[in-house]
Amino acid sequence: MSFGVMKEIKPGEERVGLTPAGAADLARGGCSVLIETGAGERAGFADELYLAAGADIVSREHAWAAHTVVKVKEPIAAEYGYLRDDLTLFTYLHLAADRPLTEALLDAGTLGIAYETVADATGLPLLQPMSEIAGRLAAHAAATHLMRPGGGPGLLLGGSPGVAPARVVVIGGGAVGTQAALLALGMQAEVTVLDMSPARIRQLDALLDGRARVLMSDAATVEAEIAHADVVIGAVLVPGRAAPKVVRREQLSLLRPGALLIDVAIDQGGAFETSRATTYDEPIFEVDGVRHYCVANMPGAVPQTSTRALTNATLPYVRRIAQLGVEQAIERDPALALGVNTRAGRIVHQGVADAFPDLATTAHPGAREPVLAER
Ligand SMILES: NC(=O)C1=CN([C@@H]2O[C@H](COP(=O)(O)OP(=O)(O)OC[C@H]3O[C@@H](n4cnc5c(N)ncnc54)[C@H](O)[C@@H]3O)[C@@H](O)[C@H]2O)C=CC1
Ligand SMILES: CC(=O)C(=O)O
Ligand SMILES: [Mg+2]
Repeated sequence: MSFGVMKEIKPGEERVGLTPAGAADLARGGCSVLIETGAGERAGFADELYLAAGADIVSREHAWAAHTVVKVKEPIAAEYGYLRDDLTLFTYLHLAADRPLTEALLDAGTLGIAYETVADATGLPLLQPMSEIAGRLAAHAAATHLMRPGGGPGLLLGGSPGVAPARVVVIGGGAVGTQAALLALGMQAEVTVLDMSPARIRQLDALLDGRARVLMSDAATVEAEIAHADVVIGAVLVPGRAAPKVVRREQLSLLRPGALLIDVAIDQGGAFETSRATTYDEPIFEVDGVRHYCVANMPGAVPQTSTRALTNATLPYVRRIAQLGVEQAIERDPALALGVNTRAGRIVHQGVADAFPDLATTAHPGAREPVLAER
């Protein structure tokens, strides 16, 4: 079986889908590992390291021709032409927020397995490591963009002795929200975390141990909290689905002058009504005078850290695909099965089907299996 890994071409994306250690693991198992020239360079992995691991260094086309492609980011439009019906694509997909990609995968008949919907008893094992990193980066972004050189009002996140710190409100206290809160607290900000899961509220309350306010999220509480915030971090998730909107456009007028919205949940469409995805090239835009930071691939900025964390999480699944073949791997592993979003021209994830009901019930060229609605 062959595995292809290409250089990521999404702006600001410097991670790579597999470390040399991961490549060595697959090569030892008898797989052919096809790495595009220079794919890992920006993550600190030169081609020589992959060669020493037993991989081949190949052209982009050759890497995409593998049985299974192991990527980081969802294919962007320039990559849609590589999709085909005998390809297994294992990567972040975020389809509920990406109709063009959903259509491209359906039209090509590609088996699309999304990292972010792989789910086991512990949660979302392939989303969690990048969420942890994005959460920490959200605190960095808050600190940077509250400063004048970062376009902010000129606040130091942690204040100073005798001067109040900035107020950070985190909506959604999962992997992203927890790490954002912990790092903001580490920088001595005043932090409030909101979540709507009673169980999660109790865990956060115990973890944060009085250092942050932990509140049940409802529309009135969100409105009251954002009115006093210098930074609002959107970190909600309902797995596989379009993100719930927790701040509406008319509420922007409640915010303090200079307040910053950081929408980490933008990859699922965003937690704020006014969000749209940005990249590191131009991370911030304004709506009604309020700055929005909406980088959809935040961990791409720290590729040395995040590539290792990603392969640590994905390798057991990639190895299983290598050992069993993708069909058997999906059949035997319910966690991996939950990652399957598109297959043979059909949507097979309910969250994506609900986002695009017309696509979920329409026959596509590569279709060979019953649609969800027929099951
Ligand atoms: N922009 C980027 O670079 C990155 C974005 N993400 C995204 O960040 C988002 C959050 O991911 P995780 O923290 O891993 O998810 P998670 O599942 O660990 O946490 C989400 C939390 O949101 C809560 N929640 C759901 N609906 C809510 C609502 N209406 N109000 C308040 N709380 C609500 C849940 O109870 C849960 O505790 C996802 O969309 C994920 O894809 C993750 C990594 C990188
Ligand atoms: C989770 C995700 O989309 C990312 O790490 O870029
Ligand atoms: Mg996308």
